[in-house]
Amino acid sequence: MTGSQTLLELAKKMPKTELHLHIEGTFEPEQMFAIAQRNHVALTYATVDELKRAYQFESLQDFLDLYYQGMSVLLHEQDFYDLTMAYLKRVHDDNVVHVEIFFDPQAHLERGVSFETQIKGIYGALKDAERDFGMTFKLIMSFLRHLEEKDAFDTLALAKPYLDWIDGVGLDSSEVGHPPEKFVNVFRECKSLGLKVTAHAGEEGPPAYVWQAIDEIGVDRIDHGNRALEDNNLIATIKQKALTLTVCPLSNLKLRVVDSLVEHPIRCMLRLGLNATVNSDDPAYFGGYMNDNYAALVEETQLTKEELYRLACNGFEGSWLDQPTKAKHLLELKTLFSQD
Ligand SMILES: Nc1ncnc2[nH]cnc12
Ligand SMILES: [Zn+2]
Repeated sequence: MTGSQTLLELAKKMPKTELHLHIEGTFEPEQMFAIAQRNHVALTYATVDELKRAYQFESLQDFLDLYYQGMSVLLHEQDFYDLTMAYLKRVHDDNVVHVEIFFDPQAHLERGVSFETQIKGIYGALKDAERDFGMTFKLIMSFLRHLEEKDAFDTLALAKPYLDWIDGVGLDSSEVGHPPEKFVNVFRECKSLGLKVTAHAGEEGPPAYVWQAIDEIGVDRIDHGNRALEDNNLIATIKQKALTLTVCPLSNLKLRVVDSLVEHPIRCMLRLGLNATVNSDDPAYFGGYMNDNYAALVEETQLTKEELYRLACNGFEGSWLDQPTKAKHLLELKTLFSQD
């Protein structure tokens, strides 16, 4: 067995987290066609292959156009349950033991699908996976940043009966032109309700957006954060605050945030002492789930065993799990890595 195969095996079998995952981005074409058929909804593409061929993106917006189109077949609680359960089964096989998943309520509300329908389906699957696989979870409601802050407030009002099921709020969709400062008031209210806060920042947007996420929104972590590396003061601040970055290697490649994985900044982030983690973002669209992301890093970036260990630890440390559960998983990782 070569060194790289050993590392690959270790990456596959180690217990891991997923902290940056859009449940609507796990919609595999085969499942999309099956649900479209049972709901009598027509898709723009005639076949699974035709749809898959369209998965060539020049930018985030290019992807988002297809992402919103794809999810339009989700109508009933069972659809949201099936989508979520398929993802949870898939990553259980990758030894993911804890997930923190986003859903985009506004993208379904605008199609007439109630908040209740969405969250009951998603939460039901999460609870079943907890019972059947022992998987732990957090649920994050994400606001669409291309809409107005008032829409986010309206969505928060709909979420209020379900706050026991929701652990945090996020900010996603088209980044450039929609800075975090646009949502300062709604995030302030979310915090006052005891919700955790995260935001996509620095995926395509400039370092100024990452500053705003930290200084004006007061995020608990940062989703992506790639472009933070352009600003040394920002790097120092992220480090000093020990903020976790939920980095998504295959997503960055597919959306042309990087030209190749060889030049992906994740190892640089670790060298700088930043708490980078590995995540899949929208795996059905970007060519890989958790183990595929780790495998791509092992194969293409000369990742070391120490770096692999650090990434896995960062996932648990940056999660919103309680301290004793974090400590339990960190000990498992320590034992596994010291044996191998
Ligand atoms: N990578 C991403 N960036 C911003 N919004 C998203 N929504 C789903 N995936 C996203
Ligand atoms: Zn994302």
